[in-house]
Amino acid sequence: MAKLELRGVQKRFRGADVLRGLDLSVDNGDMVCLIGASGSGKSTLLRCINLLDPIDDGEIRLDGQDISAPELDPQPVRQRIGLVFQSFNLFPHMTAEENVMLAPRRIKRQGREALRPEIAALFARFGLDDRMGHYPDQLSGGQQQRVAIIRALAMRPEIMLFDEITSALDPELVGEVLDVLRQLKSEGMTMVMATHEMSFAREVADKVCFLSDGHILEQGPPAQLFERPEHARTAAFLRAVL
Ligand SMILES: Nc1ncnc2c1ncn2[C@@H]1O[C@H](COP(=O)(O)OP(=O)(O)OP(=O)(O)O)[C@@H](O)[C@H]1O
Repeated sequence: MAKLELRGVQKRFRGADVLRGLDLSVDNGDMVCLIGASGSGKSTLLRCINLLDPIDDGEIRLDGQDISAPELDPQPVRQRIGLVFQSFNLFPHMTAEENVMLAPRRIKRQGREALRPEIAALFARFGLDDRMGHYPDQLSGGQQQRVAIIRALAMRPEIMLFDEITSALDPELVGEVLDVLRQLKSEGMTMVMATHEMSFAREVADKVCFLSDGHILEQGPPAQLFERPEHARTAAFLRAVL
């Protein structure tokens, strides 16, 4: 578990400003939900935190360490930060268990047999112990997404990032994936999630962050942002996003 701090984070793509100086703190064990229209910069922000894209200015600190420093090797830092995408990206020719084992085996050089108990415990923790030997096309979309989350957890990340992970799912499968996030929250995982699931954000998030055109328009506890009638700006923002 870890604390994440962004200060003045800027990102440009070919001269176009996509993140325009973002300040954001995510406390240890907190869940922060990023909400914004398509193109507002949610995915870019998550990719920058995960060091998939280098930032152009500002800094990103993980437990006080500046992980955005250009001289830093991103690979070991990236292992501390799990990222789950909308598309599950499981390898179709591998079972769920093999998909989950792949990164620890390759990157952490752990052996299959040594890994097995820990991986089995992860599948059991999220109610998928009877699906470990299944191939992705034998699993529902919700189950595949839960396997993708387990795959990220197998690297024992200190913080988890989620990019619209329920957007590609049939509505009846969204709940089981959100339940995994509720469980992680109760276990103290630090999380940042781009989402359109407003009721989930309202219920579970410690902080909601409204992104608009690379700016943070508002941020704060959901009770403050969603419920207070004086937040007319919030109402206008949500009307535009939803
Ligand atoms: N690799 C890239 N090269 C050039 N422009 C990019 C790149 N990635 C993102 N952008 C641009 O940055 C802006 C923000 O995109 P981003 O995907 O972060 O938004 P988003 O809020 O996640 O949107 P969505 O909800 O549609 O995923 C968009 O204008 C997009 O075209």
